[in-house]
Amino acid sequence: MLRVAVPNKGSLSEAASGMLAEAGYRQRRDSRELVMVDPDNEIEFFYLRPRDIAVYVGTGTLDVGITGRDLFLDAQVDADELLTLGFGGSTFRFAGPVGEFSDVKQLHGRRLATSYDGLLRSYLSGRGVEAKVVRLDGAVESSVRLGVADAIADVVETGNTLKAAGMEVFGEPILKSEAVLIGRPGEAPQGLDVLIRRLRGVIVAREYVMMDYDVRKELVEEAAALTPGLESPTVSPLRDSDWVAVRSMVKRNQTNRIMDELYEIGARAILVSSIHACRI
Ligand SMILES: Nc1ncnc2c1ncn2[C@@H]1O[C@H](COP(=O)(O)OP(=O)(O)OP(=O)(O)O)[C@@H](O)[C@H]1O
Ligand SMILES: O=P(O)(O)OC[C@H]1O[C@H](OP(=O)(O)OP(=O)(O)O)[C@H](O)[C@@H]1O
Ligand SMILES: [Mg+2]
Repeated sequence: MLRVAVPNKGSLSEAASGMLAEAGYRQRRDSRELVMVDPDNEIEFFYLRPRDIAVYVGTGTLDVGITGRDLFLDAQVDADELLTLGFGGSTFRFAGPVGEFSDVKQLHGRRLATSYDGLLRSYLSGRGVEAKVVRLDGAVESSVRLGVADAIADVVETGNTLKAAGMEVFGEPILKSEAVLIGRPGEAPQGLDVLIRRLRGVIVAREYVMMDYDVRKELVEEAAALTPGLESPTVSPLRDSDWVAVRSMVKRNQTNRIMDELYEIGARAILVSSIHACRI
């Protein structure tokens, strides 16, 4: 059985389980369940804290796991990113009281609070900045006001938490993070190829739509250039031999622009439908 670690709580938990369910795997119904066996798919899911998942995978206790890139890099374990999953996006950044800092170099000799001390230390040492790192478990934004730090390095999504604490980001982003599938380097465990293919199928089904339209035969090259698809669009004959039907996958966020452009060149009966599932 393939042994997979899944976040049990926090920002990544629901989306991770949702993605696995969409990929056809059995997922727990009760958030207190710790293990879930899916015998039909020969896979076993272990619900763990996302911060700990890197440790279980890094030591080889579990085969693969879903966690945040920031948490994975912070743990500094021997594992690789196998797949980016397209949810749980955030940026890891420096922040300080409004107007006080503008550059990372100003952090020299200062106190920095964070929940990601591994990530922060390696970033600072890579830039030759010597600062005192104060490791906190959460609510890091309060540390400056309460006097244990001069600035922070933390996860920023909307920026609302920082604003409420009277702080602003400064310097370049330290890291762009999202949910990732991690695994051990070396030979892939049995069943991992199927898991990755299924997850890719979910990602593509979410990211793309299917577009159908009719176009005059002489315009098919021009139209196909707008909808090249993943490999090549399907072109089928119509009863009226002057026209053809074209079918192609299109990025969901470009749907309306492409429909407008197709219409402009003379395509008609442009239909868009969702992709329920796929294998690419
Ligand atoms: N708004 C957000 N707040 C916190 N983490 C986020 C956010 N958006 C995405 N993430 C990602 O979620 C992961 C943090 O997981 P974690 O379990 O710590 O979630 P959490 O929401 O902070 O839960 P908790 O604070 O209860 O432990 C990181 O990879 C982080 O980048
Ligand atoms: O930019 P925003 O959208 O405001 O989100 C970022 C905030 O969310 C997270 O906190 P979380 O709710 O996980 O609490 P914690 O600090 O106790 O982990 C993170 O640590 C930031 O504080
Ligand atoms: Mg948190």
